[in-house]
Amino acid sequence: MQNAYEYVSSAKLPTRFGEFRIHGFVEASGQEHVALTYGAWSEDDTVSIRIHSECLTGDALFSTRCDCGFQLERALQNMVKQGSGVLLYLRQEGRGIGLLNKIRAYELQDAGMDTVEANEHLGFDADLRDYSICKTMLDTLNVKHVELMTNNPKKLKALKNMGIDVVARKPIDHGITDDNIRYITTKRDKLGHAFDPHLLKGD
Ligand SMILES: Nc1nc2c(ncn2[C@@H]2O[C@H](COP(=O)(O)OP(=O)(O)OP(=O)(O)O)[C@@H](O)[C@H]2O)c(=O)[nH]1
Ligand SMILES: [Zn+2]
Repeated sequence: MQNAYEYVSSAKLPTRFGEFRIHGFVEASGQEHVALTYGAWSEDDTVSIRIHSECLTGDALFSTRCDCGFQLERALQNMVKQGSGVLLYLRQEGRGIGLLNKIRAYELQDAGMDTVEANEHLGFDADLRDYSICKTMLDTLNVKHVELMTNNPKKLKALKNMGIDVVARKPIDHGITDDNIRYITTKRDKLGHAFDPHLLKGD
């Protein structure tokens, strides 16, 4: 059977933080994803990784409604500081509902709903993401053992279920602001995310 996900090509990617490499992958559906790598490792090493879902508003447009942009920046900085690491950048905007539905959800949040209620009001589950492409990406990049930068228990579970050895979780609590404190506490209370309680002072 043909693999549903394929590696396409790699190139240098100099950034504000250091020189990474970018690797392109495509799903049978045509959906494109990228991985960024920094440094080198062998199959037995534990590699520090971040699985990051696309957030155009936070990652590219400087939004402080969520913590995405802050986390993305911190993850890349951590990799450079540690000398190696992998970012899997997955094109599943808005936890899988897409950009324009996320904006619809934001409008409902402006009227008082929380992030989960807004998704459900639009007829979506709170989180529609699928992490199965991560296996192809990590196999291609020769990564078998990982330390995962996340607060999201679903990502840890998904990696373990696909046979990746998750050696540790590294919390990524960067970017909590007055603009996103409600979003963060909803992630903790309704989606089970782990946050260091002393960081949630606005609670
Ligand atoms: N539907 C919806 N999606 C949102 C909202 N705010 C942010 N997002 C999306 O949530 C996703 C956040 O993904 P990640 O950065 O991978 O992080 P996470 O699942 O919060 O978990 P961490 O690994 O702990 O950061 C992105 O796809 C954002 O576009 C919102 O209010 N509604
Ligand atoms: Zn975001």
